[in-house]
Amino acid sequence: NWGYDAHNGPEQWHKTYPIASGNAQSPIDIKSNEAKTDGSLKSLSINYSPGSIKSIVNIGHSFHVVSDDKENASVVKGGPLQGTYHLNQFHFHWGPSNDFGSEHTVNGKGYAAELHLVHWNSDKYASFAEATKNPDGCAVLTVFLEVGSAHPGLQKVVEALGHIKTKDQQAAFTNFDAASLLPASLDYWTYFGSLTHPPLLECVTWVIFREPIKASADQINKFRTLLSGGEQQCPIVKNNRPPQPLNGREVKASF
Ligand SMILES: NS(=O)(=O)c1ccc(-n2ccn(-c3ccc(F)cc3F)c2=O)cc1
Ligand SMILES: [Zn+2]
Repeated sequence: NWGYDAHNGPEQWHKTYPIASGNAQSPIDIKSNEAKTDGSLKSLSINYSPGSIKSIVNIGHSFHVVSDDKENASVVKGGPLQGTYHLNQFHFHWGPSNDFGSEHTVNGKGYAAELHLVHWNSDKYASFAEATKNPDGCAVLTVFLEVGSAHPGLQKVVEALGHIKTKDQQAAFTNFDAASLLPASLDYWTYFGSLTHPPLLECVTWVIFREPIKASADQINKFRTLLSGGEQQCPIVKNNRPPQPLNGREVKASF
């Protein structure tokens, strides 16, 4: 099965998922001076309801905080998006050390980790699965994490990791305000791309906030205490795909 090691990592994925060599793959390196400021980009409207956050699960190469988008939904609209996108889950990407663990980079600079808030267009599509088959199906809001003072909101997520040490373990995780993980400024870059690991579908409008949030080294180190396998029990030391070719895609800036 695919992973992030030399034998099953990003360089091998194209053998099983040919779209890995597609022309709209993610992540990318954002060259800020080539991003075009687009005055027509609306501001983002993010409405997260703590009541929609339900559980946290170890998925083997990462962990997901799962949102149940039935009743009091957590939604994003505006910005580059047409329609309302519901929060499906959020997760992080990290590396073996805190000096580089993000997926997207900015002018070649990597961050310690990267938060992905994954949404799908439930106005147009009946399920997340169906949404992933369409270019306007998904939207991922992305926040960079840099090492600094501990993040109070993140601390609740970090403490929950103790209950999901091994693959497929899940625990209740409720009443969490995902908005607490957003930076003060909502200035963002946006471009069209893909899921950053298999099935790598090209269905994502990426929204990447320019301002990182700060987390302590300890908090980020706790990500690496998660174990990836049933029997082999090795820690999840990295789960970040390197930047992919832009292939002429335009990156727009809201600022
Ligand atoms: N890192 S990321 O770009 O935010 C990202 C990467 C991969 C996924 N992902 C993995 C499996 N799926 C998935 C799950 C159910 C389904 F029906 C279709 C999918 F693509 C998915 O959306 C979701 C998000
Ligand atoms: Zn991700």
